[in-house]
Amino acid sequence: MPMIADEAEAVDLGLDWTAGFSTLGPAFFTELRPTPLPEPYWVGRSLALAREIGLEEACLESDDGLAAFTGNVPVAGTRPLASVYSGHQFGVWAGQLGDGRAILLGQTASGWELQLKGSGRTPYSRMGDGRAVLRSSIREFLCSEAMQALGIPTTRALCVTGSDAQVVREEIETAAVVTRAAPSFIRFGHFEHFAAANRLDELRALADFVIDRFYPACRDSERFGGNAYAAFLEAVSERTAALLAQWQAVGFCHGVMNTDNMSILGLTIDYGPFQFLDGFDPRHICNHSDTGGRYAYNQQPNVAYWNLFCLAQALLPLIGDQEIAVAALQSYKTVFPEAYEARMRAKLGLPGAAPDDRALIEGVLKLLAQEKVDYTIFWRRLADRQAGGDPAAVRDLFLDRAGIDAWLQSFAQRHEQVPAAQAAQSMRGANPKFVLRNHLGQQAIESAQKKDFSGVATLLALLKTPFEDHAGHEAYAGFPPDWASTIEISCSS
Ligand SMILES: Nc1ncnc2c1ncn2[C@@H]1O[C@H](COP(=O)(O)OP(=O)(O)OP(=O)(O)O)[C@@H](O)[C@H]1O
Ligand SMILES: [Mg+2]
Repeated sequence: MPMIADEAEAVDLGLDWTAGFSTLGPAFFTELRPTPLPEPYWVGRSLALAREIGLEEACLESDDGLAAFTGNVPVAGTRPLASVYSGHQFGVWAGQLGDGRAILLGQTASGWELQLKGSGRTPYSRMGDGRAVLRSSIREFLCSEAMQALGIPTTRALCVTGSDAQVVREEIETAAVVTRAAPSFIRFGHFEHFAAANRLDELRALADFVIDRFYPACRDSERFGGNAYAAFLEAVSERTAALLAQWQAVGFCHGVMNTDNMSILGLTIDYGPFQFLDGFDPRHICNHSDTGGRYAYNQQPNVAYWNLFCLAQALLPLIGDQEIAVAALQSYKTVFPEAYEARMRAKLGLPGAAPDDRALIEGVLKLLAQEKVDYTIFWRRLADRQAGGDPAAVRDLFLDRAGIDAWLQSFAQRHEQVPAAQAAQSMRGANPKFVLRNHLGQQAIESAQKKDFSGVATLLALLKTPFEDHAGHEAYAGFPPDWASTIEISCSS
């Protein structure tokens, strides 16, 4: 186990800490210290998040901050811990898991939990080394902050620090630590853990903790005869449905939607083998370890529902009635399509709903899928066209000119009632120009591996304002190069 550092060397980050997850008691976690890494250096920093957390920007420049966010010195006022959870992985019960390489520093008084991912072994590491590699840490850092800028609920990332310490994966790589932030890192798997062991006191304590802090309205809800746990399950289902609608609309593939990677707050969590679609292929599988395609892009909404069903089973002893538990899941089936359609209408620049909108959406997706047209580029060109840009730019993306012309005509008809300037503006705010494509991340990673971190900073700046034009950075908004399709993203991280 990690050495116990002397409290006297603790670094004060200037944050007020408060007891949060730790109030649940030792059944839920193990207290421990991160394991230091030799000679750390800064790789990436999100000043935007530092400001939100109330952290002095100087902490992201100082040696003390560097040591603290690598896990090399204790942070004054914190009692770090790793939590225990279980989960279903690839549809199969995996038994006990837990934070095998993420250590929770604590919770700030302003409500942010800070966690160091890759900061050493814990009692839940199983065969793992407790480390994360630079490659996957840069991807997680950039995508967390990109998703937030896209308006998609997510865990956040404050910084990445690296070290030349070697980590063995398929190849020898180097270690890094991502400091993540979220109101809570509790997953469906935390509930499954206590339910599977029939530890109902802990299960209830966990549910009460989450309801009181994050879903207080469930206490007063009259839904399900005033059953607060059923109301909670319904609220989680609806947040998850809203999240999935956003993933599908932006073309985000998560890659490992195991129940231990499902946030109880409806946040995107665990950026492993994720990918933003390049060409639109509904059956796209981004995770090379997912040979069966369980987590293919078009499967995600169903998998989320399957995962919610696991959560419902875990909460059943608290809900007390199977029929009520099943009823509490039902709104997923209406909220998801409604939320998805609303997102797609926003991409189409349509302020209100009309009966033919579904056909308009399905029509364009069919055309995009037919020729695997680049998803992000299509939508941005459509927005630019609406703003008076080159009308040929959209057409040129398709070989089936007659097909796209017919669709553009029905699109134009639908827009007859919508003021053009308003539509153009809202479309440019709903269709990002910049997303974290695999090849962009890969280029930043390869530079960072040579100790040039400017690529990480440039990408972060673009991804933080993804709807702006950023003249001079067109290359980051272009088609992926041929080699992009050869990048293999797997669970190895
Ligand atoms: N290198 C590692 N060392 C120790 N445990 C690991 C390692 N990689 C993964 N794990 C553990 O294996 C389980 C599944 O891993 P998964 O890839 O879903 O999560 P993760 O990427 O480590 O973290 P998170 O879900 O917190 O983002 C988790 O319990 C995780 O902590
Ligand atoms: Mg995980």
